[in-house]
Amino acid sequence: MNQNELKKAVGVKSVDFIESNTVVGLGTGSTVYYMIEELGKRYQEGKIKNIVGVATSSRSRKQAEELGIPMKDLNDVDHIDLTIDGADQIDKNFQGIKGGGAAHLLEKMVATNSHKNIWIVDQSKMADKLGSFPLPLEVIPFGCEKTFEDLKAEELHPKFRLDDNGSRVLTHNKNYVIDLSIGTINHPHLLADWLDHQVGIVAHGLFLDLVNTVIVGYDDGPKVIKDVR
Ligand SMILES: O=C[C@H](O)[C@H](O)[C@H](O)COP(=O)(O)O
Repeated sequence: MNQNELKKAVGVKSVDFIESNTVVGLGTGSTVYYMIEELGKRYQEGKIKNIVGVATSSRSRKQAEELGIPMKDLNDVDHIDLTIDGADQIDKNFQGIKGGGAAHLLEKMVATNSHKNIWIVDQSKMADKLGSFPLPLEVIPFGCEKTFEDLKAEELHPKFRLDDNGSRVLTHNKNYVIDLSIGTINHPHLLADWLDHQVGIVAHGLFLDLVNTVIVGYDDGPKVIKDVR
């Protein structure tokens, strides 16, 4: 199977975990695309009824709305039952890096407001330790050069993320993305704690102690790793 087929297989499989009469967080990315597509199909067929979606990006919201899935903002729901999202890297303790698509701030807000979180990934995302995937940050433009210099001084190898035209990528909230090429992250909690305390950084892509179930796409089919926490 090629990578897209693996992504599709886990996306479709994950919809088995969505029950009728629930509020569902919809992640962002090329793997989640297949999940939303399948959810829309089952919703239209009446196999899953009475759900409300909460999106983590305008892309996911648009896709879900086009499929007729009722959507609400995070502010307008009192809880989220389950969020299904992709990830950029997952280590052996089921800690993750997210934000390859610059959606990590909204994704983290939706994930932390969810009773349960499922991540769907193809096999290439699984690693012993985090870090070979650069760690995304969302930084506010005000004073961002100072933030950048601070990160450089800490030897975190920051780089502003640029689009195809060479302009700085803007997030949903019109902030910049800085990617850190740190190499192996031996102490993700210590790093997350330090990043959480830097004033100009709105969010980082370390998603620690958040996921409950991981679905990994292998050539012989999706493997569900349940209740990891
Ligand atoms: O900002 C984007 C998100 O964190 C995505 O969930 C992550 O990048 C995985 O995306 P994909 O499934 O496209 O690899």
